[in-house]
Amino acid sequence: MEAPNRGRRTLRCGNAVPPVAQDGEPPGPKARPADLEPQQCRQVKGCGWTGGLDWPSGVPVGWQAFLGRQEYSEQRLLNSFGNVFTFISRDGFNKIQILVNFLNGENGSHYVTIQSMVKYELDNQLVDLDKRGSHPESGSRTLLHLHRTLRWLELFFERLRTSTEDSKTSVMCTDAYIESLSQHHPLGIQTAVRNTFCDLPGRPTFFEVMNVGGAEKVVDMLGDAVPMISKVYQITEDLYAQNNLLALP
Ligand SMILES: CCCCCCCC/C=C\CCCCCCCC(=O)N[C@@H](COP(=O)(O)O)[C@H](O)/C=C/CCCCCCCCCCCCC
Repeated sequence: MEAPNRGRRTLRCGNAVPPVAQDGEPPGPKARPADLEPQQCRQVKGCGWTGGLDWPSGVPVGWQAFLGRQEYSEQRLLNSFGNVFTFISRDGFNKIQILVNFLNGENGSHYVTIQSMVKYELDNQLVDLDKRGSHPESGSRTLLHLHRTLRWLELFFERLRTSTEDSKTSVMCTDAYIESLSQHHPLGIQTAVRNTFCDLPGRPTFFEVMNVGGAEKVVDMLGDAVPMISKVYQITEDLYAQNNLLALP
């Protein structure tokens, strides 16, 4: 279960970055198209997010589709929105890398599914449950952060799917953030993240960067993706709730 919504507010871009212009296009560098290849879109749609939770071959691939592979930094979708997104994508990379390292490590067989990972780490006291201690980067804790981000993504995509031409991506993104992930972030991070969202391009450019096709195709793609994201989110949420892992430090 998510924490109760604390102070849902309308977007106020901070002073640190210029405000989004009237037409929805922020000042500064334009996003480049074609950062999310059709193949990657298929991965996002079908990246194992079907309930099987074979996450090493699914979830990290899905996240990589958004983030681009680390070695090709110029291809990162987020970076196409400007360098200010680097601090967000870096954290995403680091967390995916932690999971991939577990999978490739000597105990990798325990990390093949989310369920087996949670069981293995709990059975072997490999998770810091109450306060940060000797396992600050357990698989369970790392995945929890990506899981919370998935909720943001679900909310953002649903807003994007039902948006109109004059909707602002920065507002949709921020509202989704306030409703989900922000509740787990300290104030300093919240401010930085919200300021960063002000740099997002307007809806037309954003759709172009997604490289799915016209607006209708984007809406179709999102219509397929959102239920899959919801399903994976719910399965993970239930597993973590059953094991009292939703508030890991
Ligand atoms: C085609 C559609 C475009 C949308 C694609 C968006 C894909 C988003 C992909 C990756 C996001 C990066 C994942 C970030 C994970 C954040 C986990 C987290 O909460 N980490 C915090 C705790 O870390 P520890 O240090 O304690 O281990 C950390 O403090 C937070 C850092 C800042 C992260 C802010 C996350 C904001 C999430 C939304 C990113 C979306 C970017 C907007 C693009 C439209």
